[in-house]
Amino acid sequence: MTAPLHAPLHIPAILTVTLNPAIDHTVRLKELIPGTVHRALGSEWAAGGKGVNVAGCLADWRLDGEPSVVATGLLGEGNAPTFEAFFAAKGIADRFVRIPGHTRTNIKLLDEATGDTTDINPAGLMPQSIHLEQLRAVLEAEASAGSIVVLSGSLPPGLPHATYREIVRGLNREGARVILDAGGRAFRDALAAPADALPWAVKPNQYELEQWAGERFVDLGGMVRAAHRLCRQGIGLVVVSRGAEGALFVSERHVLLGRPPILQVASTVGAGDALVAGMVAALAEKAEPERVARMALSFAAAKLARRGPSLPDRAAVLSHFDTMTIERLTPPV
Ligand SMILES: Nc1ncnc2c1ncn2[C@@H]1O[C@H](COP(=O)(O)OP(=O)(O)OP(=O)(O)O)[C@@H](O)[C@H]1O
Ligand SMILES: O=P(O)(O)OC[C@@]1(O)O[C@H](CO)[C@@H](O)[C@@H]1O
Repeated sequence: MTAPLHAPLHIPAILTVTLNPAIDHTVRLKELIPGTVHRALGSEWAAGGKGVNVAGCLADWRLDGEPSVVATGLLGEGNAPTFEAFFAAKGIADRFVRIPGHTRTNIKLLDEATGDTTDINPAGLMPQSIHLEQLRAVLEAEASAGSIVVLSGSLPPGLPHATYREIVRGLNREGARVILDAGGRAFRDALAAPADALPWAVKPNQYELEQWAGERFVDLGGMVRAAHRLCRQGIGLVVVSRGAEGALFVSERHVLLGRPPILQVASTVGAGDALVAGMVAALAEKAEPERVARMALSFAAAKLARRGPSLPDRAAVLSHFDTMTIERLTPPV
């Protein structure tokens, strides 16, 4: 099942929203041993935050002539040039609302022995309500019927937990399709919203879905049932990412279990964001569920081989396409 290299002509507008972006400071270590002194092998800074990473991957996937990915959210004006340079280099349309102060710097301790990362993410800048109003105006101007809008990451301090549901309600009114990738209270609150404020799709990782369900999944059945419960509640697509185990794709009618082969890992940071970008790329071309799963897993696999929010060229991403195992499971009754 080989994927074509060229996307169809009519690509819907794609927006990513990052309310709490970050500069990712990756510190490379030979091996992370808590409680000891480490001599860093090297250090890198990159524009980050979940929606910024999704936009970065989608911009790399995009062909000349296709509309730019629009990235918005709230950005500290003090260190905005780091992000501006990134957006300019990738041809991403920058619609971030600037707020006073510096965007947070998140520390990523990369253990080169295992490829695992330990994250230290500070709370971030506290926006004022005027900034959210400005963001709503941006979304109203940029999103329209058929747009795909990705809302990802934590909420900055001081914002009500209901912030995502209010944004989703506005976007639903415009006729956009919203994909939400957030954890904890923000995720729980967004999923407890009335039907007109529910996202169309969600991408929790296994831990985040367990937190929502209030149970540890002892087998796949528990995870499928929890995801299916969300579908019955009105979510169109639930994608549960499971690290090296791959991901589960659940809708009312389909349950697909995707597994990657054993992969070379340079960094796991942003693998979930690449997975979301792959979903978006496939959904933008109205792909059927199995192709959505393969594209999502292929983006994540391509991203794992590198650090920072970028993908290799299309051919390299698609070289993973047929290496993914997709198993069709029976949806619960
Ligand atoms: N070690 C690995 N080997 C193979 N594939 C992996 C590995 N880690 C992650 N992946 C791929 O990346 C996808 C997303 O990873 P993960 O489940 O860690 O997301 P996440 O918790 O949302 O991560 P993040 O928030 O750091 O982006 C997985 O569904 C899988 O396809
Ligand atoms: O603190 P949040 O918003 O939950 O996550 C932020 C973050 O860890 O997510 C991205 C990886 O997915 C990184 O670029 C960034 O530092």
